[in-house]
Amino acid sequence: ASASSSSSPAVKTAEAGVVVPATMKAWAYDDYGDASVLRLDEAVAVPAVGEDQVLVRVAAAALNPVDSKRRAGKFKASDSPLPTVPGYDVAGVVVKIGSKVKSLKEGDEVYGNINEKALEGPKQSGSLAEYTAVEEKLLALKPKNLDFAQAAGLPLAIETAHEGLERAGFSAGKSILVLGGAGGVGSLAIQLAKHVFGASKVAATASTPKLEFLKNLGADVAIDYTKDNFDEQPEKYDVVFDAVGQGEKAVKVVKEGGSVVVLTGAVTPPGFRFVVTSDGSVLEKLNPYLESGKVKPLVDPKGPFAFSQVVEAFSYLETGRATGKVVISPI
Ligand SMILES: NC(=O)C1=CN([C@@H]2O[C@H](COP(=O)(O)OP(=O)(O)OC[C@H]3O[C@@H](n4cnc5c(N)ncnc54)[C@H](OP(=O)(O)O)[C@@H]3O)[C@@H](O)[C@H]2O)C=CC1
Ligand SMILES: CC[C@H]1OC(C)=C(O)C1=O
Repeated sequence: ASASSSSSPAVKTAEAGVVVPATMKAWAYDDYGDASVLRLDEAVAVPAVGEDQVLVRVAAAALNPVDSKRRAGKFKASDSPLPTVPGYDVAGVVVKIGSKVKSLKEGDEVYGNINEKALEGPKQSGSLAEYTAVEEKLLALKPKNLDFAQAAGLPLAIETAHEGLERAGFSAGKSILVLGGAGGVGSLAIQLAKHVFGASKVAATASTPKLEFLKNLGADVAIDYTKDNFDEQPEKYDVVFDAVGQGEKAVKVVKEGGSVVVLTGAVTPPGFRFVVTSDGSVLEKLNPYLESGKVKPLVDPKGPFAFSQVVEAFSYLETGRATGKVVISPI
């Protein structure tokens, strides 16, 4: 994808590189609420670039449940001011760099999760826009074998999967049960556990139509939660990774001394919950697995959704049935 599109007035001039416009197209909301509060604004101010930030011409963005929860006002106490341009995940091209940027340069193709702490002051101007400003440390160079849509679907979900496995002390030879294996985070947790951390056994839950999908990701056992209750089976696991909100049941199937990592919902000891931290160095560490194809991005086949279809894309994500990631591309 080029650094500019027909909709973007950014133009390349010989002496000045890419000329960045003062305003851009972006999705925004002025009040908290459901997807109906979203509006496509034709003239939002292009965000200023801090000294440690780069300006990215957005080629693709991905949706996360945290976008919906934030828009519903669940985190308003620690949110940035309204109006909000939502979006955490971005893939695109660097068009401007701050004075203290060390390694990125204009023209670099990058991807990342633009909010270092997902719930603490997420950026007012997010990635569902033609441009977004991001700290260099939150970005990595996009794997060359992935297109922008595939790359945009990775950052927050793969950083969550990786951080959850690390915090759970997961390591080679251990067994894991992933609750919610077909979702954005779960589908990457299965792959990282199996192909990066060296799991001895990966089990995962999903509904009937998605069991083969789990196996193709690397799951040794696919549990159909519409027919079997994972917490009524004798098997115990070193780690249970809950991406559904079943922490109270999860603790029933963890081995003595094992870990239960919970992404959402109530936490029952020994379970623990964390909130993902964005970190470009994690993406850089995982890039070789993405470039080799050992770990694959999963874009929900209902997408990618056009930039004009963001409301429809959120409505689909909010059904709780997405397989892999809901991606918006091109932007
Ligand atoms: N704490 C943190 O830092 C983070 C928390 N989260 C939270 O984790 C949760 C998952 O996020 P994400 O993966 O992006 O969500 P998704 O919207 O991608 O999850 C959708 C998937 O969930 C599966 N699913 C729904 N219900 C069940 C169930 N009862 N058992 C098994 N699978 C089920 C669906 O499969 P099927 O159609 O087969 O039911 C579907 O494929 C969300 O609540 C999110 O807010 C996410 C990232 C970071
Ligand atoms: C309380 C966890 C919260 O943080 C993120 C990023 C989500 O998706 C959540 O539900």
